[in-house]
Amino acid sequence: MTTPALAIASLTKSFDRPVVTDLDLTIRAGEFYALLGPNGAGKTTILRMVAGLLQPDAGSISIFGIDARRDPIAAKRVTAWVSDEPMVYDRLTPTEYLAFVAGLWQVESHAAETRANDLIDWLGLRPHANELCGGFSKGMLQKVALAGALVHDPRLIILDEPLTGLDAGSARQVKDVLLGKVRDGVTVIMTTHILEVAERMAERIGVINQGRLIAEGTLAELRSRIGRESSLEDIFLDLVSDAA
Ligand SMILES: Nc1ncnc2c1ncn2[C@@H]1O[C@H](COP(=O)(O)OP(=O)(O)OP(=O)(O)O)[C@@H](O)[C@H]1O
Repeated sequence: MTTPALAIASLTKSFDRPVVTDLDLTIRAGEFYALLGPNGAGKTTILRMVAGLLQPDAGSISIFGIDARRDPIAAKRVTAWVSDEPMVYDRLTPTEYLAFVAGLWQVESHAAETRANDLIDWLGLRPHANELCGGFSKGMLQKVALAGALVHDPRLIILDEPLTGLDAGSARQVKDVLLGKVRDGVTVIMTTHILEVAERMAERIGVINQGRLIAEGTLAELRSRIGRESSLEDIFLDLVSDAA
């Protein structure tokens, strides 16, 4: 069996109460995986632990076979993390920001420039490529942050609600970039509350409720679990209410 892109085992995290409980989750290399769940289910907490931003209480996280808790830098080198709160420097233009981030990752300058130019074009940022990010709307900042996360050519892209607040055109650009990456063999895992996005884009869907994985599979597999022809919305509400 090929090494999975992400293998989580017995992952556990509490704040003032348990938030992630004994979670096992495996994402295959090259897969597009959507993580769904009600507000407060623990999705962001899971992804922040995978991205190395939050220390788990227990459990293991392996990214392409790299133990992310033991060797976080090696894990981060192959991973992109795109938060739902984009952080981009106001006083840089997208071109400067991408060159800066590529420099942090020590990407060779010619490759960095080519990738930055591609991302700027794919995400429709060309007309603003040399304007200061400080004047950008939240949606534009989200796209710059996404470009920044992809400039080191990661093999695993982790996104928290990447489409929230984007207009239809920008959402299409982001979706096209992600689908293009998956076609190139990159693995994508993202949370979303837009069930139609999960339905259309994801190969497999995982449903988290109260810090546990309560269901997982292709849309057809999830449908067969509730035994009737249903939309993902029906399935989701059914699963979450069953588990409540
Ligand atoms: N740093 C923190 N300190 C204390 N509690 C936290 C912290 N981060 C998250 N939580 C709590 O953990 C729970 C899960 O939060 P999380 O953000 O992971 O959920 P989510 O599934 O991403 O929700 P949403 O869909 O609303 O974004 C919530 O009750 C939240 O208040």
